[in-house]
Order: sequence, then structure tokens, then C-alpha cells
Amino acid sequence: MKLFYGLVIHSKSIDDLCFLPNTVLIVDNGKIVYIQENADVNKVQQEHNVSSENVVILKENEFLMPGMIDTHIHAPQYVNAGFGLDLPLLGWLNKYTFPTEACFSDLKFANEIYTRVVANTLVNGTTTAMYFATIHKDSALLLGDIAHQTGQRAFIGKVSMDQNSPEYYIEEKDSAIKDVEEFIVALQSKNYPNVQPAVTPRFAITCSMSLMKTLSELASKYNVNIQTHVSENPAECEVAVSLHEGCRDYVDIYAQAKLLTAKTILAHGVYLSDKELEVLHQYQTSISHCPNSNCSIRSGMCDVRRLMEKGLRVGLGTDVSGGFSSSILDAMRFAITVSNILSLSKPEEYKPLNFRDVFFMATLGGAQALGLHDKVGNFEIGKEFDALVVNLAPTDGNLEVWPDESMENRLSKWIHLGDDRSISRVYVNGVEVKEGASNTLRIKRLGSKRKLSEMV
Ligand SMILES: Nc1nc2[nH]cnc2c(=O)[nH]1
Ligand SMILES: [Zn+2]
Repeated sequence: MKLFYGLVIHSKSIDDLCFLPNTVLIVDNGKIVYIQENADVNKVQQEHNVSSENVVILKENEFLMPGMIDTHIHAPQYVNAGFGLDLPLLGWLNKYTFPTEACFSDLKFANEIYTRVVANTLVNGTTTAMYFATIHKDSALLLGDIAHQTGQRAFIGKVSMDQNSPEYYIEEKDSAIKDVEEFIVALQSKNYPNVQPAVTPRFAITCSMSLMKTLSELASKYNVNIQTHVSENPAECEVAVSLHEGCRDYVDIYAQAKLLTAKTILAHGVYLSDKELEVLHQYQTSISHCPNSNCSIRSGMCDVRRLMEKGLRVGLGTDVSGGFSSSILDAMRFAITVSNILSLSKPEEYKPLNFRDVFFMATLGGAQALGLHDKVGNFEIGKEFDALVVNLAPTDGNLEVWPDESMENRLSKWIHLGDDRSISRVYVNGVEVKEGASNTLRIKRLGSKRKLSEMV
């Protein structure tokens, strides 16, 4: 049992951001069992029989918030984060992405990179990640092992692609199906409490209709989440629709493949028509908004306010390495900036996203988009305790606050100026995981680094 006392911040909905001062929150067996604002901490501690070594009193400049959720990240592309941003999507995939992903047939290389990406995202406050791995079954399973061992909540997608891909990085349809089924069975049979497989057709250009239909059957047979990309870039949209005869638009391709479910998340959705949004709403399919990626590989600017007003659930994604940063704080800022820019050409009454909106999207909104909102996303009794202790006065960095600043302004400052140095503790399912992840990264950085080419 663990008792936390101090300022708690979480969202109950996009319009209901709560600041709860002097709050006691008790966690037992990973779950939240008690939460009371303006509580008498000593009294509650005694009543619940919590020993003093299990009491965490937050400091003046600290607050507790739900862990952040990255609804779309490519773990193998972590190696490429920050370069190769000179080409738009289709050229970028061929020149930079596919060659890198092909290296993950090598388990030693996969182990090096996957250990780092899991540790790095945890240190940056990502308590849940929806990962694309590569087409390689064994290294995707390894990513699952690493997430489990390091303590991150994760969905792991072994990527499927059977057409329009380079010969060194493509699957035959039959072996693609066999490998996905074996991957799902193997990962599920490990019984990791917080790591689940996800069916992951790469996107409509690299997947045949027949492959996608079978993947949808597998998703339903094993009751797993589905993830793919949609409507990210104008050239991509054109090619996708031209490849799948008889499909009205991009969303119709996935509708005909029966991939649209309440457990499906589609990355991007920059160019979706009203009709497509209506269809996604009917299927309760959600969207991962990846604004850094959309800017960095110049895909376009997604008006997520419009998507949310149409009733879609929208989470944030880093989309490393289309996006160059693996931090959800960065995704929050990019989401605000894209929305601000879009608002310049909108009517005056258009409301760009603000820090409250993106805080919601990074936490409860992401949980809703992944269908995890009964488990995580905010602090409700019965939910699992995925949380960050944020320190607004780190010893270094650009973040500075003053004692008489409002809680709202302090949160806004953190969202705009914070980084991993201001995240002092990270909990997943009640277990503190930041220290272990930081040590892993430190050891990896101190050790002499091998050349990438020597690792493969
Ligand atoms: N951003 C992005 N879009 C994709 N569409 C298909 N594959 C990818 C990918 O790896 N990254
Ligand atoms: Zn992506």
C-alpha cells in the first residue's frame, strides 16, 4: 500500500480539468483505492494503516498527474529520430524507414534499440505506448519482453505488409498470416499483465485486401486491438484508393476489410472527408493525432478539433521517426501550434486547442482512444495507478515557476517548457519505474557506443 499527499491534477473529460489541492490518494496492489481532496493526511494514514515508509508527501513545487499515453510510435524508427526529414512520406519510407526496419531481423540489434526506446519513453513520462514493431515476429516478441521487464504498459504490433514494398522487406501473404497468429498466441501466452499484441497492417498501400481481411478475422478471434495509418499525405491517399478497386475512399478500404472496430486506432487522418468521419464514428474507431510527424515530413495539418466535434476519440502520438521527438510533451506542444496555425484561416469563433485540451488528449483522451479508459487515464477508484510526479522546480532546464503563480499557469508552463528533468517519478500499475529506466539509459550512454553498422 502507498499513500500520496499533495496537489493532484487530472481530467474527468476534455471540459473538466481538475486541480485537487491537499489530496490523499491511496494505491493498493496497483489500484487506486482512495482519493480525497483537502484531506487530513495523518488521520487518513492512520485509518488505512499505512506505514510511514509508504507515504509520499509531495513538495511545494510538485504535483501528481496521470501517466501519458503515446497512441502511435514506431519502436524501430527510434534509431532514425531526428534525421531524414527531407522527403515526404512515400519517398521517406523507401529511403530511410524500410532499410532501418529491415535490420530488426537481427535480435541483437533489436535488443539494443528496443531497450533504449522503452527506457527513453518511460523516462519522458510515457506510461502506455502503442508500438509498431517490424515484420519480424521474434523481435516484436522481444519488444514485448522488454516493455514487460522495464515496466511499461504497451501494445505491440508485429507489422504486416505483403505488397508494394522493397524485396528485402516484404512478406508473402500466407507466411504473413501465419506469423501474426503465432505472434499473438505467443505474446498472449506469456500472460504479461500490461503488454498485449495488436494487429498491425502497415497501411492500405502495402497490404492486399485479402491480407487485411484475414487480419481482421484474427483480431476478432483473439479479441485484440488493431492499428494502422490512414489519410496522412495527399500522394498516399491517391495511391491507396487507386490500388483498391471498388473502394469509395480511404476509410472505405478499411471498412471493406472489416478493420474498423471500437478497438481500432488509425494514425493521422489529416485528409478525411465528412463522410469518412461519419463512418469512423459509426464504428467507434479512433484517431491518433501525430502533429510533429505531420509537420516534419510535411504531410499536412490535421484539424483535430473538427474530428472531436464529429464525436471521434482522439489521442496523441509521437509517430517516431516521422515525428522527431519521442516525448508526449512535445506532441502536446505541436498539437497546440498546429491548431493555432489552422485557426488563422478559420472564423473568429474557432477555438484552437489549449493546454487543457492537450493535457486531456495526452492522458484520458489517449486512454479512450485505445479503449483503456476503464483502466487508466485519470485517478478514479478502481483504476490502475499509472502516474507521474512532476517537479516544477528542477535544478536545470528552462522551467521556472514562482510561489504566487496560479495552478493553471504552472501546469501551462510545464506543458510548454517541461522535459524529462521535471518528471521525478513514473509509476505504472503502482510500480515505480523511472529509476530503473534512467539507469538503463545511463549505463547505455556511458558504455562505449558501438557503430550501428556493427550491431547488425
Ligand atoms: N508516418 C508514417 N506513416 C506511415 N505509413 C506507412 N508506414 C508509415 C510509417 O512508418 N510512418
Ligand atoms: Zn506511423
